[in-house]
Amino acid sequence: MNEQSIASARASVMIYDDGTKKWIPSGTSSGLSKVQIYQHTVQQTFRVVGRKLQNHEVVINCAILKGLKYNQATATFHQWRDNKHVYGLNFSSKEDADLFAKAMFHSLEVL
Ligand SMILES: CC(=O)N[C@@H](Cc1ccccc1Cl)C(=O)N1CCC[C@]12C=C[C@@H]1CC[C@@H](C(=O)N3CC[C@@H]4C=C[C@H]5[C@H](C)C[C@@H](C(=O)O)N5C(=O)[C@H]43)N1C2=O
Repeated sequence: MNEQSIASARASVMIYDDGTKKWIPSGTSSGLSKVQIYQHTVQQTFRVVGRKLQNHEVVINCAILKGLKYNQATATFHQWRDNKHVYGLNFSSKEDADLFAKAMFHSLEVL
């Protein structure tokens, strides 16, 4: 396993629906997920992986690409875009949000 987790936080993973202009839960139901940032030790790449606490469904698996703009919209709601989606993480606590953001900004520094 050449990927190591550099952050783990509790958040509900949301996707923005451009059509309805609403945030909808990613995956088959709403609820908290364990959201981790994995660092690939050899390739020096990073990705966000989130699994539902309840059934381990993978609800996010997206690369952190150089230049990603990570927006801390509120103390517990952070968001970013890729060419397909807008992702939102609704953290269960400010501590989780801060921990995750710290690791995200670290990843963006080393990329
Ligand atoms: C240039 C650009 O892309 N800019 C993006 C943001 C961005 C900036 C820089 C880099 C990347 C990105 Cl991604 C943007 O502005 N985007 C991305 C799509 C949507 C949005 C556009 C308009 C609305 C207006 C309001 C706000 C919104 O959505 N907010 C505010 C906080 C608030 C917190 C929680 C969630 C809650 C889970 C449910 C719901 C609730 O509170 O009911 N809700 C919200 O309402 C949440 N918007 C956005 O974020």
